[in-house]
Amino acid sequence: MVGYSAAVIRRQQFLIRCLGGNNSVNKNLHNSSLRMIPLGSGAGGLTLESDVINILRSITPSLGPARHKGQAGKIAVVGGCREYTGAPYFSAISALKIGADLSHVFCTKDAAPVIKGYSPELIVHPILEESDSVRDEFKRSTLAKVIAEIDKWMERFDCLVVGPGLGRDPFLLDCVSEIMKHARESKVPIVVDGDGLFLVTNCLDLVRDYHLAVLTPNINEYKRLVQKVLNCEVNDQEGTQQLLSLAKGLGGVTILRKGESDYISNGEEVSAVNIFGSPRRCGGQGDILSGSVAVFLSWARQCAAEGGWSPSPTILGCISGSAILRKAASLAFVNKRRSTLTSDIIECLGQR
Ligand SMILES: NC(=O)C1=CN([C@@H]2O[C@H](COP(=O)(O)OP(=O)(O)OC[C@H]3O[C@@H](n4cnc5c(N)ncnc54)[C@H](OP(=O)(O)O)[C@@H]3O)[C@@H](O)[C@H]2O)[C@@H](O)CC1
Ligand SMILES: Nc1ncnc2c1ncn2[C@@H]1O[C@H](COP(=O)(O)OP(=O)(O)OP(=O)(O)O)[C@@H](O)[C@H]1O
Ligand SMILES: [Mg+2]
Repeated sequence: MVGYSAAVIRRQQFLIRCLGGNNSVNKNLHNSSLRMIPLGSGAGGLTLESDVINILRSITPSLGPARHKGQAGKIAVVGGCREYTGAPYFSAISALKIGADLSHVFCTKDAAPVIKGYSPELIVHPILEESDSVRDEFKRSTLAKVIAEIDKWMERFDCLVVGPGLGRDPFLLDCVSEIMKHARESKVPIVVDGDGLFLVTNCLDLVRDYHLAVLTPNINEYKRLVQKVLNCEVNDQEGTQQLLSLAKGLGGVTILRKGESDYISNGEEVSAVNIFGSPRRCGGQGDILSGSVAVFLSWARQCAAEGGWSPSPTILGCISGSAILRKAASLAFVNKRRSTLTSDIIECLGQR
C-alpha cells in the first residue's frame, strides 16, 4: 500500500512538472512534441517543452490481477444512424483498443445490426429513432423511452462520446440533447464530435460552463463554433488567442482544434500536440480520436481521484488521445502508404 501511494505521488509530481506546475521553463522548441503556451503569450512566446509520451504513460493504469472488469473504463458512444455506421464503430472500437474494458454504442434501430456485425466486442443499444419512424403523437413518449433506456446505464459510464455518425435528424437530436442533460446531471464527462458539434453549436447551453465537456472540432466544425460563439471569422494569425477566447466564451469547456497540429485549450492555457502523424487524410481519424480522448480522460480523472489532485483531466485526455492517434497514423502509413485506411490506423493503436 505504501509502495502504491508512492507510485501515485511520483506520477502526479511528474504530471505537475509536465504541465508547468513548477517554474522550470524550457525555451527550446526544437524537436518538441508538445508545447505548453502560457496565457498571454502568442504561439511563438515562452514555451515549456514536455514529453507527451510520458504524460500518456503517467495516466495509464497498470494491469494486474487485483483489478476487475470495468475499472479500466466504461465508455459509451452516442451515434450511428442510417447513413453512418462506420464512425461510431471506429470511435467505440478505438476506446477498447486503447484499453477500456467495455464500450457501448447507442444508435438508431437500423444502424445497430450493422455495427454489431462489424464487431462482437461492442455492446450495441438500438434505442434512437429518426423523425420519419415516429408519428408526431408518439414523439413525447418515444423520447421518454429513449431517456429511460440510457438512464439505466448512465451512472456506470466513465465518459460519453456524443456525435460520431449521429446524423442531423431533428427528432434524434432532440433525444440526444436530453441525453446530454442527463449526463451533465450525473457528472459524466462528454466528448462532443461530428454531428454532436452541429447540435451543440446550435444550442451552446448544452455544454456551457461544463468543465467535463470536451469539443473536438475539425476545420469546418471549428469555423462554425467561432462564428457562433465569438461572432467573427477564424483568424489563424491570432489562432492561440482565439482558441483561448472560444474556450473561455463557453465557460471553461475544453476544445481540441484538429489540424496539422492539434491545439487544446480550456480557456486558461493552450497546448499543441504536433507529433508527426500521417499525410493520409482518410475519413474516420477524428472518430478514433474521440474514442481515445474519452478513455484517457477517464484515466486522468481516476488518477486525480486516487491522489486527490486534479490538473485538468480533460486537457490530459486530449493531449494523450491526440498523441496516440498521430503515432498510430504514422505507423500505419509506413506500411500502407497511400492505401492506409482508418481500420489500418486502429490496428496500430498502442504500438511503438
Ligand atoms: N465512415 C463513416 O461512417 C464516417 C462518418 N463520419 C461522420 O460524418 C458526419 C459528418 O462529418 P464530416 O467530417 O463529414 O463533417 P464536415 O467536415 O463538417 O462536413 C463536410 C461537409 O458535409 C456537409 N455535411 C456533413 N454532414 C451533413 C449532414 N448530415 N447534412 C447535411 N450536410 C452535411 C457539411 O456541410 P455544412 O455543415 O458545412 O453545411 C460540409 O460541407 C459526422 O457524423 C461524422 O462523424 C466521419 O466521421 C467520417 C467517417
Ligand atoms: N493536416 C494535417 N496534418 C497532420 N495531421 C492532421 C492534419 N489534419 C488532421 N490531422 C490529424 O487527424 C486527426 C483527425 O482530424 P480531422 O481534421 O481529419 O478530423 P475529422 O474531419 O473530424 O475526421 P473524421 O473523418 O473522423 O470526421 C486530428 O486529430 C489530427 O491529429
Ligand atoms: Mg469528424
